Amino acid sequence: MLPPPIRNPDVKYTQAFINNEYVNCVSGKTFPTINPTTKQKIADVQAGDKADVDIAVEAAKAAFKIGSEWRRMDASKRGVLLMKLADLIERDMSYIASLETTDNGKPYKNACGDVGFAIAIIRYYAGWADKISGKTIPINGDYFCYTRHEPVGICGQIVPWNYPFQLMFFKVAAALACGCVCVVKPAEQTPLTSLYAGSLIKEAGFPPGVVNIIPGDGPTAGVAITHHPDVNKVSFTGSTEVGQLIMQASGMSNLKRTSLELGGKSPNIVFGDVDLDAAVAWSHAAVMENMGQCCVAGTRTFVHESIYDEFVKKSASMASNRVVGDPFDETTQNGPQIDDVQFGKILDLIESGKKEGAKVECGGEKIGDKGYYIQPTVFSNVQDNMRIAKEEIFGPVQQILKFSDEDEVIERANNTHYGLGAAVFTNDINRALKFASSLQAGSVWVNCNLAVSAQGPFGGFKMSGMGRELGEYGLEEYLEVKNVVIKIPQKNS
Ligand SMILES: NC(=O)c1ccc[n+]([C@@H]2O[C@H](COP(=O)([O-])OP(=O)(O)OC[C@H]3O[C@@H](n4cnc5c(N)ncnc54)[C@H](O)[C@@H]3O)[C@@H](O)[C@H]2O)c1
Repeated sequence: MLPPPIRNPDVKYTQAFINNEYVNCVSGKTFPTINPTTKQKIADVQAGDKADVDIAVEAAKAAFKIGSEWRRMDASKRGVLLMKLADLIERDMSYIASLETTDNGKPYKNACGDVGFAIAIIRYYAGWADKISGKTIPINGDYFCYTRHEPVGICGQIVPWNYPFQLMFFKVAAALACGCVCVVKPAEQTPLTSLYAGSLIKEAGFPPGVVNIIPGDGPTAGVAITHHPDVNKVSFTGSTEVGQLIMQASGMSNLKRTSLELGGKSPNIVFGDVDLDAAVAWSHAAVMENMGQCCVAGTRTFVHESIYDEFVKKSASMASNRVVGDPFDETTQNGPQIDDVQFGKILDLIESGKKEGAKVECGGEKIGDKGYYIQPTVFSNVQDNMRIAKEEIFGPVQQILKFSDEDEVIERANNTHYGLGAAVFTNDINRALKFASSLQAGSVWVNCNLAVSAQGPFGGFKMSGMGRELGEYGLEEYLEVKNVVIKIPQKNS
């Protein structure tokens, strides 16, 4: 049972969060955050820039100083603080989810799911805090050699707008478990739940400066983080284009470590030997969830020719029956898209699909003028060279392509510079294993989709990024490995 939503939740925090206090930004400038359901302003938020990032980095540096409260804290206590934070988030779930729905437009029940996932991730990493250890290594000679896994230091964490609260904790929970300190920049479209999280971080008992949150734009606050000479690590989720800028910034500044979780154009391959209704439903969810604003969305649906026509018919029927409307309504499955930029981009790609000869089976238009609503859309007769088959749409738009042969579809599925997710639906175990090893993607799902968990790694091949978040692999992003060698005195030497 979900906690009841709060329509029009109060906005409690709009200032930057530095040293456990909410403060105005140096310039005093603000930017509006917009409710995408109504296109109305929700609040004016402080607009962070370089000066604010500098202050936040100084706060983080002080918190990370050798001998500070945070550096001297037992690792198990870090775990206790993370557990406390998870409990506080759970206590406030309905408020946080309601604020997310207002700022982002996602259905309230999905926002609760996101908050629940953040809680699971924080609890998972809380358990790791005192289990991060190095090795002893039998090196040649009279030496004792061991490794220490040390926190990488000051972590800039740049978060997108599609899963604002949840993605903040993909990054922050792992960093804190490792003993790092954070400067978080939420997306300019959705700063409100991240800012609220600051108050809970303080209430949980994290020392000042351990987590700092600077709202603001990418080219101002974001760039200041990625170019900062004292930031040791940047972890970013967002577009591939900005991912490339972040790598450049690292090279031009201090070679800060980077982990990037970028775009995708994930293949979703359906063979004729499956439960058709189940495969249609999974494939539909893979592209329509979160209004299609999902980096691993399975947008290239490859369907075997033996079931193609029926699959298209059932998919179109499912998409036309998808309930689009007020995200606070219990029955709503899709709310609005995030903003006018994304709205325009999606409609432009839909038009390109029509012009290039794909067939609109359902949808294909915007809905009304009140919010950024787009009809769930299904295209059939999609060819690999069409823009809708190549570009990330980030909207509720499914492309259904036909295939006839296993090797052909593997080649077509891999023929993209992305490599985030891939799914295959088949009841043939040998085929499933062949696809699991042949598909070039950071996650391969068999007979399911979007199965992301706190315990398993998440990330991309090729231009979908580098590094992994979540699971034990996610810890590696926040640790340096130090090799220590001690000469062992010998009796006769
Ligand atoms: N991988 C994902 O989960 C994800 C999330 C959001 C958007 N996207 C993709 O990106 C496209 C564009 O969306 P967008 O413009 O909001 O994404 P974006 O990459 O511009 O924004 C993501 C985050 O990066 C920040 N940012 C932007 N420019 C920056 C810079 N130069 N330096 C540092 N930080 C910077 C933004 O402020 C935001 O916090 C979408 O259509 C979608 O294809 C992917």
